[in-house]
Amino acid sequence: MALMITPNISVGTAIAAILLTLSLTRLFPFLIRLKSKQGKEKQLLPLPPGPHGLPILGSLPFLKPNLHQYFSGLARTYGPVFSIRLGYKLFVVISSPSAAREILKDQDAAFANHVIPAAILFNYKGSRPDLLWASYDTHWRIMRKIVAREMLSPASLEAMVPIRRGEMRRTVENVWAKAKMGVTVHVRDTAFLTMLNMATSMLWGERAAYDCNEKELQRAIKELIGLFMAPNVADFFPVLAPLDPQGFGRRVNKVTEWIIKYLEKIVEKKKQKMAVGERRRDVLEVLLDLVEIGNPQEPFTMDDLFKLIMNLMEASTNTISTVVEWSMAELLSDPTKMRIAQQELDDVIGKHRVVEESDIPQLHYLCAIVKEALRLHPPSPLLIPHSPSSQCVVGGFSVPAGTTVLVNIWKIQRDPHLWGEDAEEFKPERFLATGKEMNDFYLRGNDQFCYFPFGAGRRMCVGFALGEKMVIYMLVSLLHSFDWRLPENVTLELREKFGTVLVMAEELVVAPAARLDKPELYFFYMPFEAGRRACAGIALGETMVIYMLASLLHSFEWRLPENVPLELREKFGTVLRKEKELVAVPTVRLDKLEL
Ligand code: HEM
Repeated sequence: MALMITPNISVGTAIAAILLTLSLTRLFPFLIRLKSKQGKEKQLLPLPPGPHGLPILGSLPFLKPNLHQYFSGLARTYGPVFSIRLGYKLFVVISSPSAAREILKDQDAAFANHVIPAAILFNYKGSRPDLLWASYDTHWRIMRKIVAREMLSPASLEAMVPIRRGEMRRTVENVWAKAKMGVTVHVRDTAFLTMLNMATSMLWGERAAYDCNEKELQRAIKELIGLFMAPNVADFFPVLAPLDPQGFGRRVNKVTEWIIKYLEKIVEKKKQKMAVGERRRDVLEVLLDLVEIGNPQEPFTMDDLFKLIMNLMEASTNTISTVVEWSMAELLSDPTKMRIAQQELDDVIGKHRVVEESDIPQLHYLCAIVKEALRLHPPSPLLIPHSPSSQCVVGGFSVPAGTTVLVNIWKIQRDPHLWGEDAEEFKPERFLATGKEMNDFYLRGNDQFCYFPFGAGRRMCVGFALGEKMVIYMLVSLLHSFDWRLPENVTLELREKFGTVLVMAEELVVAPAARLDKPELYFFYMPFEAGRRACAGIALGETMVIYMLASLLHSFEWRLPENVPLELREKFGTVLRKEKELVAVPTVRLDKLEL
């Protein structure tokens, strides 16, 4: 998740839109009134230092595309708490652990509001914001509690292991098919679709692919998230927001409508099943029950339900896929680290079985790789923008109510004073150095505010346990099952591109080669397949197998012929058979001959 300022803003477009709209509005008197109000607040304590910028536009024309790096440069000039005016909005950027602690721990409640992008705000029109953008209030608490309890509690996550396993095995199988055909794999996209299908399966028990073209849903989610970040003049001149001068609000509306239509079909199907008593206690059922109950203390409507589901799909897919991609890219750039990682997999798991989530605690080096990727390439380098609900003091400076506060974790997590001279290097070993349980370092780092890729405090990522686990699970599954190399004549570039999440500027495309001994390790347990293309004869097939087996076991005792050892070896083919046909000797076991 990230910020909705405009890194790629075209200055010409911005200025043209601003001037055009300025002439249409009564902006100037408003600016003057606001300025004198903020002037009074400033008298108490100085604002943090920062660049002066131009009248009206502030520093907007000077922004650089990689905003996190640009702000890191400004922090070197103006210090770890600096202010910058972008259009008519005041931003304060935090770049030190002590200032981050003031915001996310000491004054956590005051800073617990997120700033809603204008394109999202445009669509609320009286409805309540979703979990991601809600102010720190009762509604936010209710939504967060529902998610934490129904989907992300340790018990729920444990119960959904088979769902995630099935999805991961399906991805491995798809990659295997590509390996056999010599086709390359887009790592970010592959991880995105895996997570999307995991999310929908956890939410309502079905893969996204069964109810629509999963790629269409992926496109819609990506577009929606991209619009949070689009260079929207209305974010810097809030007075323009109701006009939606660049149409971003209307585009958000269109994509949201498309996703809600898709979700409505899912809900309809689910309601029909629930009506005939077919229940599986998945998240959607629980949410529908909450809507039905209509608890006045904890109101939860269909609108809240759709927004919550969208939040969870948006928040999980983009972040996780990005970290999987960065981790893989860092390993490809250093063959020694790749060898150590795969050796750990062979030592802990071997090549005779597949990786399970339960193996993760034994995979110390691989966990360290993911933690290091999250340190160097946090998906939300500036967190989601926070905003104080009242005038606050940070680092001895005044931060007026309503200021947009960005915490530059990208800079903090690369600070040589905290991480040593090699802070810019990808060195997973630093997360093993403590010699304690691997999670200790994370917790310590979080407490000292030198490492917090999931944020901290009340608005800390609600899905961090699932997020971290899924990145590791996807990475280890891909590294255990395949060797990876770059396609011929492709050089690896580790350049970053700031956006809704911090992605690789060049998408990572790699060629896989199977590395496990047995082909059957590339299939997953779903003997009849699921969804629309499921075997049409599931019921008959299963019943006949049971009927035949039961009849044979009921009527006869069975033994192997003399001197014939039993061998359970498999033979791969159109059907996975026993390599040697089973030949057994029956003995009658029923009393009456006529039976
Ligand atoms: C590697 C994976 C992930 C990373 C790095 C990550 C990071 C973050 C960050 C930095 C924030 C904002 C914190 C702040 O405002 O200070 C956040 C918020 C959030 N994340 Fe995650 N996230 C990840 C995965 C997930 C997953 C898997 C889910 C859900 C299934 C999720 C759901 C959310 C939600 C709902 C919020 C908003 C919480 C609120 O405002 O109260 N995230 N995440």
